[in-house]
Amino acid sequence: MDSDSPLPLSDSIQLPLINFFDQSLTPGTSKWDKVKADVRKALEDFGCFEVFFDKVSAELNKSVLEAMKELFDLPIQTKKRNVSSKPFHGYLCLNLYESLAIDDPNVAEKVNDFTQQLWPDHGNKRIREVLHEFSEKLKEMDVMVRRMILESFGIEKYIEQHLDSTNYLFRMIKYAAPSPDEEVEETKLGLRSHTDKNFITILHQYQVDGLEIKTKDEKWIKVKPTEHSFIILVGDSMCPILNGRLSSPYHRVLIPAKKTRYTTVLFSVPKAEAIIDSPEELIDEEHPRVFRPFKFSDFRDFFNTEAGGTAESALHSFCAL
Ligand SMILES: O=C(O)CCC(=O)C(=O)O
Ligand SMILES: [Fe+2]
Repeated sequence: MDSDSPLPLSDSIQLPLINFFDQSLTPGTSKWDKVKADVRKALEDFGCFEVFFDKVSAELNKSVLEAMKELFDLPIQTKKRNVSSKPFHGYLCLNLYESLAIDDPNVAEKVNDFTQQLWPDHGNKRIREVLHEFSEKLKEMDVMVRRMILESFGIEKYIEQHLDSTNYLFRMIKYAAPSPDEEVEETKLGLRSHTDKNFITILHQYQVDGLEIKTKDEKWIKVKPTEHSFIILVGDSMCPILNGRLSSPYHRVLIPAKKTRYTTVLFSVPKAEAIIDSPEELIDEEHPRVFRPFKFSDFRDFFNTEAGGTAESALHSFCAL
């Protein structure tokens, strides 16, 4: 795991901001190709970017925040009923960090299972519908981004197979305010520096900033998305698919004093049995193979070990050639 030792903090660098006005964004159009080129450039430079996506309305964002507050206000014993058969896919709580998770939130019955775990008598229809609608919209964004990535590297013929190899995980996170009653103005580490292990991450923070991204030249930049934008990040599993042409950015969360921070995250995650490999189109003399092929569950098992959890890069320790 990368350290959280002090690095220069740059206020002058900003993440690229890309408009995904969905009505006019259809594959094959010139608009699509322009946005695709911007996405590729942003991902090559930073491994992430900020995006405006007009399909998620301000009202839907507000309903999700209200749903989250209601969920986190439940008694801890209730929240602990949010369990999953997959490792680290249920309720988590560590210091200031607390999170609830839904497997495959794009499937209505799965969201139903989640709300039934918490409210066995009535299943909370309102919250179930809000979370399902939100996840479906984020899934559309994820599919657009991955289609653009594969097209821009000339491997679009694998898109259906690639999308079929994916599950989704939706996580709602609460970072409790550091020193809520004290006078001290101290930020606290909410989430240590890490790279995500999945394909693509779509993150939304509600009003309180805190996300920081490490640039290639080792500077932390504070991300300040608007109320209506999302942050898209490349995860480790995308890197071998592109034979190392993109890298997953290190990121962390610092929570400002006296402020409770809420975020939502949609992860597109390879299915356990998915084989992560570089297609032959991206391997040649100039671009020799960077990673050996692997089964995603083997990588997942590795990063859940002590060695994987403490490695500078679990991906490189696991499969770099
Ligand atoms: O809450 C955030 O802003 C970041 C969350 C994150 O990086 C993660 O869950 O992997
Ligand atoms: Fe992350």
